Amino acid sequence: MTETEFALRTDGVGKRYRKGWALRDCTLSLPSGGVIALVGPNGAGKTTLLRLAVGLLAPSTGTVEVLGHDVTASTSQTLSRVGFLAQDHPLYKRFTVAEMLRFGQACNLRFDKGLAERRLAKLGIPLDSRVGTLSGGQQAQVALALALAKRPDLLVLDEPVASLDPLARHEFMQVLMGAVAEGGVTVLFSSHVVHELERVCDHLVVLNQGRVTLTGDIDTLLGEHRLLVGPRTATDLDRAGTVVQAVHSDRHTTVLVRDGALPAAPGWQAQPVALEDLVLAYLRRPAEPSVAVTSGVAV
Ligand SMILES: Nc1ncnc2c1ncn2[C@@H]1O[C@H](COP(=O)(O)OP(=O)(O)OP(=O)(O)O)[C@@H](O)[C@H]1O
Repeated sequence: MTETEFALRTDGVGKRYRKGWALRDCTLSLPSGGVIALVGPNGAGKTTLLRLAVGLLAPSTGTVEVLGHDVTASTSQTLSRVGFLAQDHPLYKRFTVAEMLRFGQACNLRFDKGLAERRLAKLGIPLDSRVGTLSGGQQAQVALALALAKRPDLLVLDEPVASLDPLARHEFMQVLMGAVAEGGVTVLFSSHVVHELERVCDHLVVLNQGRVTLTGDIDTLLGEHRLLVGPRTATDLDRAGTVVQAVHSDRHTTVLVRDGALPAAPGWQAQPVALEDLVLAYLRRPAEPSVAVTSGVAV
């Protein structure tokens, strides 16, 4: 891949606030042209990473490249190609939707007001409504229409659906995926919601306690990981590759492995792993690098 085929690259990135490190040793290469999910629990460092990606924060260590350019040295021209939707969709509540669109147009060189108007008309959101009188789901849609009207090459969204009910969440993701399908925009979004990721994402980053514990193309990651199920007493897991997680019941052991072959002992079966289970297994692991990767049998 050439430089510009990566929407975002980070190399050894760390961010230290006064209280301590929010992000440590973060090295990522995220490809252009798809949907990337950034997943992690509260306080994992997701917002910090996204704010570094859009140039709102400077790294304490390492480098951040967005659309092939070092973000700390980026010109307004590069940053105008990046859209950012912060948590809670900040909008001026007293403005009408039309006024919000005029404001967006005044602030952005490449703003396509007609595109935003068409999107909102499709969703039945009146332009003369005051933003504060709209439902949470409608406000999220207005914020998304504004962000998309900027016609960004990279759109970064910080937990865009966290405050929405399941229906509004579904509608929001549908509009977002529609925009991706129309082409040209790479989407990077953070989320706590893991069960819908497989349907909407191409690439995954799992962040835990400020460290990247898993990253890659989702189909590749699912192909590399397997669940091995066998008798509880078995100890012969030498061929099992990297053990991500082992769960024991009275009679059985279930082991999630990466790049592992079936143990030679009788009674073992391999099963595919669902994306949600894969993510949860990585979130349950300690994030310290010294214990993050264990080869052989986990106890
Ligand atoms: N401006 C700040 N000043 C000091 N500490 C901060 C600041 N912003 C974040 N932190 C700390 O950095 C760590 C990571 O926070 P961050 O908001 O990036 O995590 P997050 O994964 O987005 O969390 P959440 O899901 O709760 O939004 C937390 O311990 C947080 O308290």
